[in-house]
Amino acid sequence: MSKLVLLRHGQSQWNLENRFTGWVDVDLTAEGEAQAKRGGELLKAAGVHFDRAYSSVLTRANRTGEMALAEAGQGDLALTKDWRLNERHYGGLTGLDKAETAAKHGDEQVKIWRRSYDIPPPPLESGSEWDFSKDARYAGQAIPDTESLKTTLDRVQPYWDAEIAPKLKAGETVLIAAHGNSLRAIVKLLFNVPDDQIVEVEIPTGNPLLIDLDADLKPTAARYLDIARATPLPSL
Ligand SMILES: O=C(O)[C@@H](CO)OP(=O)(O)O
Repeated sequence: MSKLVLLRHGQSQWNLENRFTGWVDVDLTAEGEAQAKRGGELLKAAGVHFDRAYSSVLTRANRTGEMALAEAGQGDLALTKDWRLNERHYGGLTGLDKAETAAKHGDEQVKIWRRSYDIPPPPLESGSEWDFSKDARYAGQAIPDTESLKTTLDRVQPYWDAEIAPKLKAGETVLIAAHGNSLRAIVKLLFNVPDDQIVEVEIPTGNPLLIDLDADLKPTAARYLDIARATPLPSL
């Protein structure tokens, strides 16, 4: 038996501005910071003690993890960071206003780009202001120029299998402070959610999802710690 907490970062500046974010390193809003702290308070109240904590290489997830751990009295636990826990890369939509994009391309097309399982947005053009290939965080890595949820899962899963799953199998309690779509990919993997049903999983910002796992890492129980902000979970 082991415990896993999935924590989506608190509200970011571009969540607030309704812009496609992906890999752009925007910070938390004041509301996002408050959500991260509240997440930590709830973890403390639930008596969760972490052995290990993971995050992406993006500030909004790192700060959420750090603030939640500090609030939970575990500020001494350092985050292990890896780009494979990053948000899904939003390709050519990166930086655009979601409502303006829907007005231009239609709601249906934008829904396909946002929530279809395996249809990625158009790729990011090379030389775009959002080109991440020169970013030192991705040096030496073959990084994508767009991602669907499926290809996001394709890069999350090797990291999960090699790094995170062995710790859980050893009985450790693990925090993953990450993003809407990298965490959705992990939920799909753990709960074996069919491709056409994962669209229904919408993880709230800053609300810790506590999952009990058996020896095969099959979920035996799952609940959001902030019940008032909970969203539907896949069946066990
Ligand atoms: O903009 C993004 O990167 C993501 C997460 O905030 O948005 P979406 O809800 O479309 O997955």
